[in-house]
Amino acid sequence: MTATLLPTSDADPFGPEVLEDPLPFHADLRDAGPVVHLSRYDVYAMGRYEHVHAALRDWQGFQSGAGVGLSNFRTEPPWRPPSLLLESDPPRHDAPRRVLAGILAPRELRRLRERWSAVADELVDALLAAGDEFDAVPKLAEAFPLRVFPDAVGIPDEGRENLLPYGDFLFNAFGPHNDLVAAAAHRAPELGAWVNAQCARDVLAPDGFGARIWAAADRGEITAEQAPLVVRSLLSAGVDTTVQALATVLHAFATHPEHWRRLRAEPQLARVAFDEAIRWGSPVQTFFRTATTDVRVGDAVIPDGKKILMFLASANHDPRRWTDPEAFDLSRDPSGHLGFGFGIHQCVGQHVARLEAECLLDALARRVATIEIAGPTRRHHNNTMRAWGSLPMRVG
Ligand code: HEM
Ligand SMILES: O=C(O)c1ccc(-n2ccnc2)cc1
Repeated sequence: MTATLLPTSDADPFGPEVLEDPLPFHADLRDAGPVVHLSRYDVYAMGRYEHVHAALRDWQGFQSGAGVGLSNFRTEPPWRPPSLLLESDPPRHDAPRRVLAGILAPRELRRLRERWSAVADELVDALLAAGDEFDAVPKLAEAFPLRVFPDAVGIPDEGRENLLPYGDFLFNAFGPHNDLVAAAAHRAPELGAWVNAQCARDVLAPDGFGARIWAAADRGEITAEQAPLVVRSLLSAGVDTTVQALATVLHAFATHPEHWRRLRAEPQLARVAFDEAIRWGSPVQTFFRTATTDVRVGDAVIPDGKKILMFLASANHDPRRWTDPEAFDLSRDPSGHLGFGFGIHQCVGQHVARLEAECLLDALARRVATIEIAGPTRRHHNNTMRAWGSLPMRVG
């Protein structure tokens, strides 16, 4: 069998053209083969559902412990102590994961539903009282998570405005050191110091997620040294992701009026609509892995130590897996989408995200008959997130 040359591309998936509209690049990537060598960064890209899914499953062959960004922790010091969940392999990954999965389990979140629903109602009432046109990014997608999540973690009020810039920097830092990273690098030390300070036991409210992480340390499920890092994971992961997921689902409904009408008639559709929006928009677009041996994919071989760039968003639009993938379709069954990852690192916060989405969509659907885009929308570029900067919206 002749060894087929690995397809190669000098495209820049972190450049402004692809960040503005990644879909053409994703289509070219899927068409080129199971794996494409991106010469600009010397990494191996996967865009098809079958291979991204297989790589996410195979945590031994495709490790997270050398970092899930472009930087390879085997050769470069990480900019902050690695995450005990996202940037760890078993066995180090296991106990922190078990602890956080327990604290963020659906049954544990039930106690928050009533409060989060009341906050969503209050937020939407106040917004509609001010008029029927607004920018949904600051007024809904950002405002709601910032109203409910920091309180749920139990951090003090002071400095919460640091959460979004910290998350934006963090998600940019998974990519190359391009202009997006350079523009915010000067703030990283102060943002990192503030986030770390919120993880200390004595600043956390007694009944929040943070205190429950420290209680797990008291029970010996994790060590006292690990506890602050697990709290840091919540503060790193818990805001920007849901902000952009909510913006994505609001944009989906504002551009599909027939689906908004259907949601109002069948409110229980909010849950599946959120997952379909995550598949359709994939707010978290990519993550890296590192090959732990010479690993074979299709008839290509990825050399040990090389970085693999998994395009979750491309896999979520792969016509080999999805019918009419570019359609936002409430009748589709979106289960199996890779927008929350898959396997041992699959998003442990997905139930938090779903509860936020249900509360906000429910509050809005009960009050407005129509939502539509009321002006030019603007993307916010980030190396990892597909984000909205502005969504002018009119409700009726
Ligand atoms: C809709 C919003 C969200 C999306 C699209 C999302 C997406 C993802 C993805 C794709 C992964 C897999 C990473 C990998 O395989 O390397 C992941 C992991 C993770 N997510 Fe999320 N996430 C969201 C919200 C959240 C929230 C709200 C939290 C915390 C409350 C959170 C906490 C985590 C953590 C801690 C991990 C690492 C899990 C592990 O490594 O075991 N995420 N998320
Ligand atoms: O442990 C951390 O620092 C960390 C963990 C998870 C994420 N993440 C990404 C998507 N959903 C969550 C980000 C940071």
